[in-house]
Amino acid sequence: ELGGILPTINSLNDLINELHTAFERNSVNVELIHYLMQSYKSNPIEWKKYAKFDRYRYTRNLVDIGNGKYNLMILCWGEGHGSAIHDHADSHCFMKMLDGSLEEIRFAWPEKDGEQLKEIRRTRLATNDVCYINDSMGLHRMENPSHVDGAISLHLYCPPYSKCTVFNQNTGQNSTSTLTFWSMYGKRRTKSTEEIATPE
Ligand SMILES: O=C(O)CCSS
Ligand SMILES: [Fe+2]
Repeated sequence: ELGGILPTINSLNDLINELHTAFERNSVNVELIHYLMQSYKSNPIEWKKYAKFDRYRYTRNLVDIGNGKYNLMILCWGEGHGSAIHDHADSHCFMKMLDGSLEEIRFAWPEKDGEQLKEIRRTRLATNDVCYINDSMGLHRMENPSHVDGAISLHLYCPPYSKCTVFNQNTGQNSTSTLTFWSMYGKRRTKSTEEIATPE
């Protein structure tokens, strides 16, 4: 429900300011957060300092920790990079494409051990598209389908989390994955001091 005056978002800083305001309340208004993420129109000048690619796997670059209420981060996917099939640790996940496109492959939770995961749907996300998921809707993996272009996505997880469950598509077996940042606030973390997703 989107009652009241809706803010206009003219920059990444506007988005962050409006997110801080939106999260001052205790409950998460999913429609409002979705509206704010949708309203921001990607401008590379505003996010290029977070756009750091690794040759071998997608990078997670922290932008803002929302007074502890959420993690906002920019993910950079090289050609053909993809994530594991994963859940969202009982949190909300909002994702917006900033550049290039990603394929979202959604799966149902396995019903019993040893069962192959069933693919529910595939969605191609184009620049500025927003996608929302939480554990009640299923699992997913993201993949950059291009073999020539990178892709960049903006993710908001609330509440923030540093571990999630990853799944093997064929066996349905799962394990815990610890999520780290390749950079924080535009600065590269040296290997030894790599922080986990939510500073304790
Ligand atoms: O946070 C991650 O690394 C998963 C990206 S797809 S929501
Ligand atoms: Fe995800």
